[in-house]
Amino acid sequence: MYLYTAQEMRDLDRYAIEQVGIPGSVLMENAGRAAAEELLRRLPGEQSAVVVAGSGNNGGDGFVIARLLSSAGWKVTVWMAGNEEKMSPEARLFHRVCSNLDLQMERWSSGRGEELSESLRRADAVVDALLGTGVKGDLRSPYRELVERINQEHSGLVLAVDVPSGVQSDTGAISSEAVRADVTVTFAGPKWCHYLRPAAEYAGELVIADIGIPPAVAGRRPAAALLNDPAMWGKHLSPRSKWSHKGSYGHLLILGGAQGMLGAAAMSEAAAYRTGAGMVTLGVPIGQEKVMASRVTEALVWGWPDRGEGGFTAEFPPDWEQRVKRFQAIAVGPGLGRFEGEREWLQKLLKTERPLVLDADALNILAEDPSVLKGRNHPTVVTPHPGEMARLVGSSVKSVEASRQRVAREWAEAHQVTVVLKGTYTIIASPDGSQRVNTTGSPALAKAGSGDVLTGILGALLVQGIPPTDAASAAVWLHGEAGQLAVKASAHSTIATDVIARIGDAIHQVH
Ligand SMILES: NC(=O)C1=CN([C@@H]2O[C@H](COP(=O)(O)OP(=O)(O)OC[C@H]3O[C@@H](n4cnc5c(N)ncnc54)[C@H](O)[C@@H]3O)[C@@H](O)[C@H]2O)[C@H](O)CC1
Ligand SMILES: [K+]
Repeated sequence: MYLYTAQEMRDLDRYAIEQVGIPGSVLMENAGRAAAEELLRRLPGEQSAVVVAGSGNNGGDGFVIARLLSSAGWKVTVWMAGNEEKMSPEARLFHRVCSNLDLQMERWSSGRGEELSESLRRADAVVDALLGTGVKGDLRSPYRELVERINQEHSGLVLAVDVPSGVQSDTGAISSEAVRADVTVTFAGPKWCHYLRPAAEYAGELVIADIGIPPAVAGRRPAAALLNDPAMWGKHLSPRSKWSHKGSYGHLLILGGAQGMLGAAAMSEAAAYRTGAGMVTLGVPIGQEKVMASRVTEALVWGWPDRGEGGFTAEFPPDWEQRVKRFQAIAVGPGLGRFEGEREWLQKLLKTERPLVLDADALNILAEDPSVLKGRNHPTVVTPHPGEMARLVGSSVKSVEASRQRVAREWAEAHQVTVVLKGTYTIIASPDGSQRVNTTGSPALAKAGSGDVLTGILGALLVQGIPPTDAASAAVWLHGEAGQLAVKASAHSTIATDVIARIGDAIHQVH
């Protein structure tokens, strides 16, 4: 399913109306009906609602909702704001219908604050149809006051039409105030703000409603971003062939597991095997070799030059050039640590003609000089959390989080890598500028070891020959799904090894 910017949605809307010939009023009727049905489902029986409608098409949807709720026996009051003169023909049409049906229509003016508040306090539900994707800039008067009154005075159910009024559709930013909704019904496809903070926290539960734009029509005006879905990459995870052997599923090299961080590499290794890698070799500083070998069961352990305290050095093993050919991908970072000569070390690694996953300290090393990626012409996937992303772009976590979508896309394009920007709703950005947003996951994953598990899953998918964007999308989805499945009584107690144990069940959901 596409994930839209406001402009992409407008383009599709216009295309559906002007080129395909679906009347705009039909789309508006369908949108309003979907939202009204959601309310009727949630609040059975005869209820009361206040519909706060702006003068754009979001308000037009509000008029449809008002009419349908009234037909269902609800007591409905519409409060209108904005410039009526500017209404689109569709919004005007449904406004007229409401007037003709003698619905209670009130026009907002600054002296009527107490009346509106009273109305909001009495209603069982409020429909926020003030502003949708057409919002531009800070909330202007009187919308700000209306939004504040909805938030302060109403204690029942708040349904936002398309987006909570006051949020910026493309960035998820809120400049002054936004409606705090319990449920948001969005039309034709989700918008970026539904997955970006702070807006996503204001939207409540998200319902995506079909408003009658056929999928084939949507496909002719595709958005640049998609919601991550197994339908895109599930084909790569088909059941294993009866005639296969371990060599059929690739050999992953994981570099990490330095002193004090052995567990990180071991978890990546376990996750990689659980995701179907044929073989995994752990490359660890030689001082760690014995203890690692006694800890893991299925993996091969390869001792790397050690500075004497279980840490990597700038050197590579003497047989590196021959041995590297055996691996189909390399994951670098889980428990890697920092060390002298690390930049040259990473630079040499980037020369290998194998797909690479860079995580954790590999990203911190890369952040010193991301230009070392120049000239690399094999797939590279970086998996930063917001802190690592901030170091990569040389800014703060706050500014990364305020523009996750743009930061991930620009960095992926500029450095020709796949960026997996982690977080609730991880973003997968490809070198070609396209993006996918993941919706599986659980707060259980907010714990040490989660990133190592993701790296192992991703490495395993790459060694099985899955192209980088699909591998990253599948890895993030499986990781989130396994995280959800791993929660037993409480997400508090779920640990990374529990997540590893559920990777198989997550894969099973895809088959
Ligand atoms: N997706 C679809 O195909 C359909 C969507 N529908 C609904 O239409 C809105 C978008 O409608 P649009 O008329 O473009 O914009 P809005 O109603 O969101 O707002 C325009 C309105 O608001 C004023 N305004 C803009 N910015 C501000 C501000 N910062 N402060 C105050 N006022 C502002 C502006 O002057 C205009 O008057 C979409 O969200 C859906 O709900 C269709 O109904 C069905 C098809
Ligand atoms: K709205």
